[in-house]
Amino acid sequence: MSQASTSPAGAGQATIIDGKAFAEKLRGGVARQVDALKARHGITPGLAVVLVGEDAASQVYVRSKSKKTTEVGMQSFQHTLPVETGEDELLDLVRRLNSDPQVHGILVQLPLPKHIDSEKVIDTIDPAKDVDGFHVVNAGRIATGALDRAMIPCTPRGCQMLLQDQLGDMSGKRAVIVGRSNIVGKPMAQLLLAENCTVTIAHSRTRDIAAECRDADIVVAAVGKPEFVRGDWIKPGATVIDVGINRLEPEEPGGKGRLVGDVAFDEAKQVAGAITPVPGGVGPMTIAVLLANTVTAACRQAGVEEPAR
Ligand SMILES: Nc1nc(=O)c2c([nH]1)NC[C@@H]1CN(c3ccc(C(=O)N[C@@H](CCC(=O)O)C(=O)O)cc3)C=[N+]21
Repeated sequence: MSQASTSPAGAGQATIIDGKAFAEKLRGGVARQVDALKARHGITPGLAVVLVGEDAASQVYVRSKSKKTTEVGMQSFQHTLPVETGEDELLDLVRRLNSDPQVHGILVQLPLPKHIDSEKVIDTIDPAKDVDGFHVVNAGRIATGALDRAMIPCTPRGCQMLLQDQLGDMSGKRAVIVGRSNIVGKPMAQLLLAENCTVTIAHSRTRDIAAECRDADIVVAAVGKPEFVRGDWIKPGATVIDVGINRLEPEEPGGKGRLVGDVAFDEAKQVAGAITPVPGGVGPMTIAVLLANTVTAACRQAGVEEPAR
């Protein structure tokens, strides 16, 4: 059974999946892999993070990524560009990072300012250094089942790991993903398909999202709407993964600047078998997988055996 979760507190109380603890373990493993790469091959994996603009939340998030990168013994290169940076200038930076041998992974923080075409930027990143797994080459590899040669998007991969830990074999389970984004919903569907789930992607035009969810053994909520998935949408005993990170405004009812997911947690935990909290669920997993992807990228670029994932 899962170590990274607390036991049910009583009848009608779901297991709370401890993503923070799971991510810490994962980062511990990454740190050992980094040590081994340094000792055996003289390679220090390096991650470059590019931030355009001075959005406060993005800066906090980028700083925490950089701190965790150095904590596991990797090099962190941070590039903060002014909000008025032109597309050409950003593309030039990406090309320089592509050819920098010290940089094994590149992450360009999204969303980008409106005057920059983010698709063009992502597709300029060398697919081998695309640790977000957003490049069309990586999306294509995931879609064709060539998962062992792809970079897998961090958030879906983190969700898959929590589900594997919680459920073991997922063959034949019904999974409903709420949300169809390129960065979470679509790759999540591919990963659950690879787990032999029966996968449904629900979205804004789905006729009856609640009914779709009620049939599901696994619900992954990734719509970016606070508390969108209600408790009575959940089948008793189902596993609920909440990808949403929504900061409520202090003036909203019950707001107080509180962080909430895409699931009405207090309702859903009465019904679900297991559920991820926000914060402390999927978010920390995203960062841990990002670091793991950077080690994988460094190994592939150096032509040395990569750690099993
Ligand atoms: N190219 C790109 N790749 C990304 O992966 C990416 C991005 N752009 N843009 C922004 C989003 C957001 N994101 C988060 C990851 C972890 C937490 C996280 O660890 N959250 C903590 C708490 C955070 C808090 O307290 O504010 C938690 O959920 O427990 C949050 C947000 C990655 N993103």
